Amino acid sequence: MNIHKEKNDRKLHRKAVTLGDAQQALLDRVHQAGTVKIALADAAGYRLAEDIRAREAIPHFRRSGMDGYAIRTADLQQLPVMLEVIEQLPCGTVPTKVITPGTAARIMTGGMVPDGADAVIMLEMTEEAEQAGQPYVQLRKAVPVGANISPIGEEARAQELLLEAGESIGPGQMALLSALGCAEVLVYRKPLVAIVSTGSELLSINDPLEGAKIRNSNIYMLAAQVRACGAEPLFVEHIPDDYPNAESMLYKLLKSDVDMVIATGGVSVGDYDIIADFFLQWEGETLFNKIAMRPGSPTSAGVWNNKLFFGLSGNPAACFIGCELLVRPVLLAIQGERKAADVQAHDAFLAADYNKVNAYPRYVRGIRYFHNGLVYVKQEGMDMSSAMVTLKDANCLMVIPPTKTGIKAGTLVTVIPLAASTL
Ligand SMILES: Nc1nc2c(c(=O)[nH]1)N[C@H]1C(S)=C(S)[C@@H](COP(=O)(O)OP(=O)(O)OC[C@H]3O[C@@H](n4cnc5c(N)ncnc54)[C@H](O)[C@@H]3O)O[C@H]1N2
Ligand code: MOO
Ligand SMILES: [Mg+2]
Repeated sequence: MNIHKEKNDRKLHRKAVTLGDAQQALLDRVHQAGTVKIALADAAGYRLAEDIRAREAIPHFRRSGMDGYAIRTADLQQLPVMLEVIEQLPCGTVPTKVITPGTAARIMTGGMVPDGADAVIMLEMTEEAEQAGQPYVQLRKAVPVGANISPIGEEARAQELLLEAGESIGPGQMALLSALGCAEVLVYRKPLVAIVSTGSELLSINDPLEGAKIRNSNIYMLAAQVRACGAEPLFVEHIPDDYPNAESMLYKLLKSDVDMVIATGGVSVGDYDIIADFFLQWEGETLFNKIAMRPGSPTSAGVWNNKLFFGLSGNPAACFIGCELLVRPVLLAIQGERKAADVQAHDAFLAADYNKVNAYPRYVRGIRYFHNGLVYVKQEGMDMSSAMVTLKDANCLMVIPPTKTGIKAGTLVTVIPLAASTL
């Protein structure tokens, strides 16, 4: 048989795997990124590589929640009452006196409540007074035991597990880590992801349009997606559709010091689809070269020397969706995320009939929104795999199962929020 024909037949006859199987095949091959100790000030956006326990209780002293007076509630049985003010307690001051019957201490929000006191009464409920040159406070209302006092350990007990490895460090984690005195934290290194475009029709973004050429947009889109997953994109030299040259460029990339290589374009059955050709004859292990999904069915991936190599479609929307559904779970897992790939998926009501007939599950760019306390999802304009203009407004992918009749408005469908979505 003619070698060219044999290669073409193999390119045409691909066995489709389910999206779930494709994701699992990738996750089975994930190696977590190395870890590095960094200053807490630089840690936002990284993922923790260590569990964090409270070194001390939070708060570690009985803390006043109000500006006012630390008192004994037993003194408030007969009202009004005058109490002698025996100490002033600004924040950061350790009391030197115990509150005994008939006495109180002036205290500020965040101050340490003195022993003997069992409540703080807010300033607005008190009147300053003086007797024989001594400061007094007059109280007219009772407060319950414990009022305006945060007990020791109210937020966290000493040794309590507060953050787990794999957790992303956001503003709340930053507050907690600094309160715990973690000046340095052990985090997963941000995976470095080489992003390479293929195709002789592509111009750089600085070039004027000419003839049948278009500007290279996928690599910039992918870089933003990769960043939204906490990884570091690396732009590398574009690969034109010239096989021998492309092959050596791809091996050079795979051998380079990156954690993963993502190529876009050239994965289908066209004469110049060089990434599909590469998967047919490379020294790596191909995990899949077709997925039962639309768009992005020719999405391919494999492993070369423990390094994952993705061949995402060239069609912009198929490339985008391939990255969301296949690259993203891997990038999260590399950074220690322990939860399942689709942990964020949830149900939403389809806002309008979906009439397209589908043989494969379809991942439709959508907008999810709240209305009367319910979550709805609607299609975001043009949905062709070649159309990129509607990607900017999508905040999720809505999953349309295979259907011969379409799906009616009001049906619950699964939606997958996009990595960069803020809703
Ligand atoms: N006979 C068949 N034709 C096609 C099939 C098929 O099964 N049989 N599959 C279709 C599907 S589905 C898809 S998706 C595309 C996949 O195309 P490729 O991954 O091979 O990508 P290219 O051929 O290189 O390009 C397709 C399209 O995308 C544009 N492109 C490519 N790279 C970029 C980039 N970096 N930035 C912007 N646009 C890019 C390219 O110019 C083409 O217009 O194949 C279908 N065909
Ligand atoms: O599956 Mo392709 O990615 O529809 O256009
Ligand atoms: Mg092609």
